Amino acid sequence: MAVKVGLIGTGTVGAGCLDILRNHHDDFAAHYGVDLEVVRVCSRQPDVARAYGYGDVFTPDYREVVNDPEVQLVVELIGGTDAAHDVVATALRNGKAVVTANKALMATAGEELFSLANESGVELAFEASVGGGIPIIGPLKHSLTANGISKVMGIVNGTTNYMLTQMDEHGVGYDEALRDAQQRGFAEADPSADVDGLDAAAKIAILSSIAFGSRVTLSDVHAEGIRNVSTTDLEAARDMGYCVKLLALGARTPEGIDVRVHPTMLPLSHQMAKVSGVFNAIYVVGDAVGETMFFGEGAGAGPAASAVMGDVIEVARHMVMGVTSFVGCTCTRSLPIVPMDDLETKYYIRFPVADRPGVLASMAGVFADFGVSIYSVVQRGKKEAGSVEVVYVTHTACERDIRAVVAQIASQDDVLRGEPSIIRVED
Ligand SMILES: NC(=O)c1ccc[n+]([C@@H]2O[C@H](COP(=O)([O-])OP(=O)(O)OC[C@H]3O[C@@H](n4cnc5c(N)ncnc54)[C@H](O)[C@@H]3O)[C@@H](O)[C@H]2O)c1
Ligand SMILES: N[C@@H](CCO)C(=O)O
Ligand code: NA
Repeated sequence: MAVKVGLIGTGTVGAGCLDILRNHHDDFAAHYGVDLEVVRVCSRQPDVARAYGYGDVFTPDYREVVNDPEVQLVVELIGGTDAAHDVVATALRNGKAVVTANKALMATAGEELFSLANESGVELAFEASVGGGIPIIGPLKHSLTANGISKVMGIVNGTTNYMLTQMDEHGVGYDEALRDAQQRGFAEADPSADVDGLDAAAKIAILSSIAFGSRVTLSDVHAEGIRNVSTTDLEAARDMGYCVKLLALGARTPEGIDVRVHPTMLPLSHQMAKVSGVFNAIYVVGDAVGETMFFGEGAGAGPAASAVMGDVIEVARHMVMGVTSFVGCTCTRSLPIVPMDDLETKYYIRFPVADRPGVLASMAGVFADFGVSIYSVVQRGKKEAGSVEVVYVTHTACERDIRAVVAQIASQDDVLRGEPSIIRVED
């Protein structure tokens, strides 16, 4: 049976979907009884639609797709939260099922969009929004539902994982690693969503909402990126048996949901430490299943389109069967977000400081004043005349106290020679 699809966006992911359709359309019909018929294509590039043979059904105006009575299923692949919000909300209001890859939209307007889907009795699917081609939304909503999930931990941004891997393995600095990532097409010309941790924050908001059954939005996530991570940090970490990853973490604690994105030191023996380059991985701990890990390519035309088209086939199959059986919103709890200040963990702190007598002693005094116990302190190589890097690792301490220590040291006359780097340690 034919299911009529309107595709909005023919960039990297949209074109990837058209490739998959060209290669596998007949398999979908044979195996799942789903004859996907693309009846409208919209983007700002008519040439792409023409190249795939959809010139006749092309429109540059998405309203002509979401308001077309013939379209049953809208695939939103334009990104962002402005036009994309109008696309998804209008399509749902008009009784059309929606498949999207848009993490920014789902992490900010998920609740509203699920309500619209429920009101219209249609499905809203978004597997590609986290981990690209890696199945993770599906497993959390289906195969792992028998569990109480205590922790979700992801390397969910390929650009920054590639950069950190280059910095770690080849000793290149942040700027060179970024240029390399941009030249290879991983990082955008404006890389801030990746390097400042916002892309990962949207993804962990989505995963935490599903894992813990309580709505987490982008603004709930404390996000720090990798701009301040230096090769000195990576070398120091390695010497201690750790690597540094931009981790997105969500954990269920007695106080609520602890959700954050920041550079994190992980023991080299941890499974996630082996995830390098542009690869992504998501590690999930459930009370029945124990530890599980999902690994693969988080970005790119093929991986992202794989997840989008998997959703399209599933939703279309339900339409053919005449059912609405997708697991919709599961946020039935209303758990508080644990304030970042209350976090208790171990910390690595690197201070670029003046190389003169008394500096170390005065810094040690500040740690003592705030009750922070030091596990180790190492002075690493002379970077430039008159300045050294001093690296502390603490025992478990409270974020609030660590911030106070750093602020107090920064306020001392003529001590700091650059921005301190704080990396939380996950054992
Ligand atoms: N690229 C990836 O690897 C990847 C992976 C996972 C998820 N995603 C998500 O998929 C979505 C699409 O990403 P992409 O990389 O394909 O983007 P892209 O920039 O390559 O393509 C965007 C497409 O949308 C069209 N478009 C933009 N605004 C429009 C408007 N107002 N009206 C009509 N068309 C419009 C553009 O013409 C283009 O065809 C985003 O939400 C992104 O976060 C991307
Ligand atoms: N910019 C993302 C890909 C899209 O989710 C990344 O580097 O992983
Ligand atoms: Na996915």
